[in-house]
Formats: sequence, structure tokens, C-alpha cells
Amino acid sequence: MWRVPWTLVARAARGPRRWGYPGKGPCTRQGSGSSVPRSGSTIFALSSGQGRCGIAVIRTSGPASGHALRSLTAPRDLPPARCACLRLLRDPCSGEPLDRALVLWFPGPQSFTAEDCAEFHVHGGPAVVSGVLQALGRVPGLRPAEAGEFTRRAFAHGKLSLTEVEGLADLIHAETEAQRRQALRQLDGELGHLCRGWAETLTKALAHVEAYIDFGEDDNLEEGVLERADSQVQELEVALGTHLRDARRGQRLRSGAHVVVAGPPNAGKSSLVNLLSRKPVSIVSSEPGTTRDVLETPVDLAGFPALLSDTAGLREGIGPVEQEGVRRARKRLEQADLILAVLDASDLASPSSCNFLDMVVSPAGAESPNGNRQRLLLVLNKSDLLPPGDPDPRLDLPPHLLLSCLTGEGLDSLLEALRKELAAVCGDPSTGPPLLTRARHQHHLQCCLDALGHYKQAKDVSLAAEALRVARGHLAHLAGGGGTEEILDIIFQDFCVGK
Ligand SMILES: Nc1nc2c(ncn2[C@@H]2O[C@H](COP(=O)(O)OP(=O)(O)OP(=O)(O)O)[C@@H](O)[C@H]2O)c(=O)[nH]1
Ligand SMILES: [K+]
Ligand SMILES: [Mg+2]
Repeated sequence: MWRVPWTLVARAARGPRRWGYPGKGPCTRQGSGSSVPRSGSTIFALSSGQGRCGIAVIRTSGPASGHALRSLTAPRDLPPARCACLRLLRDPCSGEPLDRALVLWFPGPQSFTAEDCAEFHVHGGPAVVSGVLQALGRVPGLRPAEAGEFTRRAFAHGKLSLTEVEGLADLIHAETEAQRRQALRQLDGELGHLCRGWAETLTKALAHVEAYIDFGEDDNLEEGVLERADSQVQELEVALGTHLRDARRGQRLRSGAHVVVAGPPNAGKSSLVNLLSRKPVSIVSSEPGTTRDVLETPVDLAGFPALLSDTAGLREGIGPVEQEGVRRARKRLEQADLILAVLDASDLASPSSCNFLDMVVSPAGAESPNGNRQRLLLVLNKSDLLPPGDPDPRLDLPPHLLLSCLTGEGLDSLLEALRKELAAVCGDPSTGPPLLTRARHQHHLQCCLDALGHYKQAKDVSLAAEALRVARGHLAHLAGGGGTEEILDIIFQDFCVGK
């Protein structure tokens, strides 16, 4: 890597700094110009869910919103901005009454999209909703919105950054508490904020390097300018590296951790899966070898999203069909983020129990070659079969929990233990830095980090400056500053019509 010539540093020891930092990083909350919607059009859509409901919300956005509101309402004057008013809605052509509804007027730019917006809170019957939608369609200049078009307009007008848009999409789809918390943090702009901070550091480093290029031979250059750029880059490398190591966790929280229930035959694995998912997913019977295929079900486990897999009981010396089941179970175990190992508490000395302890439970604590430790929770089921007064059958076992799927005893402790394990697997969205929730985030951070590597290896100063520009470009892409049309399309497709 190139270094500041010491002679220059000595010469540059005096004199004021003659350059300024650019005021803004690339990740400002500006939408990409390429995504500006077909200008002039006013869109409308049902923004609440489909189907019969108490209240349905219909929205419009665009310059004709005020006209639409006036056309449908009596009296025809616009209500005060952002105040709910009760109005009679009529079809603008036939004059036929449609509903008595609450209407709201949001003049731009103080609206969700920054355009003029109107909202109609109507009674949720299908005939009312379709009547109002048809009436809006007859107002000149209005057309039905496409999926995600309201959010796209908000983004185009700088109301939301790209990571905030993604947070909003996740919030709409959030099914568990942890997902909701993470999406809200992202919608609040925490990830974008972090990115802007990184981009600012990069801009400063670049300003230092460019100053060196411009004034390198100048007596007035401040001392150690390149060293300062170096240390800023190094600081950034550490921050990005920490975030990237966390990357899988945010994605797991978004799409669900893989939790695999495994154990010897008849331990009660299927009973546990049914108990945790609160529905009869798997067949339970007293016959060993009941479950053959891997059965997957999405569940909310202690507030975290998980994909719960029931598997065949692991044992040797069996027929070909069960053997295939055991092969699939082992394969699924390799992919698990968390193993729920189930043993029959009243049958711990059996060969299949001992074999499972040796082959699956003991190795799980050890660190794998790639540095990951596979997480495992050991559950001793059928505690109701233990003699009273002998609550814990085997103190020499690894840490474990007692449970009875039959009586439900021990379920609360198991859920608490699951919450802790899943917080470690997925990252806890109530604490710690914002997580990278998508592969797209990970990609741009990795590219940014690679460019910083090129900076360090650069043979001359202009190549080093170029590497910093590339790195900054990736951070800008992450927050949407340089978003290409295809990426935007993919992201906005996550939305329904009306959002
Ligand atoms: N007493 C008692 N019986 C249980 C408990 N949990 C499950 N069982 C019984 O144990 C038997 C086996 O339960 P399953 O859930 O089918 O066990 P499994 O591990 O899925 O069995 P395979 O799929 O055959 O490997 C059934 O008769 C269950 O009713 C429990 O907590 N207490
Ligand atoms: K069984
Ligand atoms: Mg089973």
C-alpha cells in the first residue's frame, strides 16, 4: 500500500486546511429519479384488506385528489387538512348516494406520498367498496393504482429511503412479534441511518485522499492526511465486518429459523411438533416408526418465526422405507439452525436413546470447522411417566429440560429456553444494532468491504481514491440512492395494491 512520504508530512506540518468536506453523503433520503411515477396521474385503491369488514379505507394520491374528494362528497368543499369529517358520498355522474363516510384531506407535501392525498373511510361491505371505487374511476384523471404504487411514489418523492420501504413491506407481512419489531426499526430508518454514517466516514476519507492528490506538493497541506484516511477506512472495515458476520441472523428473522425436532422412535417428537404448532400437523401413535417423511410447518415460536420440521425416529436395522426416512432426517439435521432433541425420559437406557445421545447430542456442542456451533436443546419428554419424588432421572446428561407433552408440564420453561436460543439464532431486534434483513443488503456491504480491500492494495493514490468511490457507491445502492429500475421493481412487488 502507498504511504505518505515523510518529507511531505514534515513540509505539510503547518498551515490551515484548505479543503472542505462535501456536506452530504450519497445516502440522503432522496428517491431515485428513475422511479418517478407516470407524472400527472392520480391513483386510487382500496388500502385496507379485501373482504367484508367494519371499515374499509380507500385512498387516492396525485394532483386530482382534491377534485375527486369534491366530486364525491356533499357538501363539496374540501375538509380542513388532516381532519376527519363525516360526509355523504355520492356517485359523481348519477348523484346516487353510496355511503355516509369519514373523509380526510392530506394536501402535499405533508402526506404519505408527498402528493395531494385523500382518504375515504367507508363501511366495509363489498357493494359499498366497489361502488366508491367505480365512482372514483369515473372522475377524470384518476386510474386504479398498481401494486406498491403508493409506496413507490413516497420513495420517489424522498419520503422513504429504500431500506425504509423494505421495512414497510416487512411490517405489512410481519407475522411474529420479533419480525414486527425488526420491521419497525428498519422503517424508522435505523439501517439507513447507519449506512449514512458509514457513507459520511467514506466521504471524509475520500476528501482526505483527494486533498492529497490536489495539494500533495503544496506547503499548506495538513500533516498526516493520508494516515487519517487510512484509519477511517480501517474503522469502517471493522464496522462492516461486524455487521456482515451478523448478516444471516437478520435474514433468518425475516424468513424463519430452521428448527428440527429429532430423536429416537416414539420419543414424542410428533407430539411435541403438534403441541408447539397448536395443530395436528403429524400423526401420533404408539407404534415406533410412525413418521417417515420430513414434515414442515411454519410456527411462531416464543415470538420468533420458525420453520418447524418433524422427522423420522433415528434407529438402525429397519426396512427400506423407514431407512429412507432416517436418511432424510439426518440430512435435515445438517441444515438445522436449532435442533430440538427429544428423548423419552422413562427410556434413557435403551440402545436407541444412548445411540442418539452419542451421535447427535454430544457432537452438537462442539465447534464445526467453519466456526459455527450448531445449537441444540435437549428435551426429556414423558416426564409424567417418571416415579414421583424422582424428578430428574439423569443428572449426568448434558443440560436438559423436562417436559410432558401429555400434561403440558414444562412447556413454559421450554418456550422460554426456545426464546433465548432463537434470539441467539435470529438476533434480538429489541437490542443491538439493526440487522441486515435481505441478501441485497449483504451483497452491497460485502462489495463495499471488497472495495476497501482494493483501497489498501492500491499502487497509487488515484486508484485508491477510485476504490473509495466504488465503496461509497455500494453504500448508496443499499439505501436506494443509485437504485436501478429492476431492483426497485422487485422490492415494490412485495407490496399489495393500495400500499
Ligand atoms: N405418557 C406420555 N406419553 C406420551 C407423551 N408424549 C407422547 N406420548 C406418547 O408416545 C407415543 C409416541 O408419540 P409420537 O409423538 O408418535 O412419537 P414420535 O417420536 O413422533 O414417534 P415416531 O414418529 O414413530 O418416531 C404416543 O403413543 C404418544 O401418545 C408424554 O408426554 N407422556
Ligand atoms: K410413534
Ligand atoms: Mg413421529
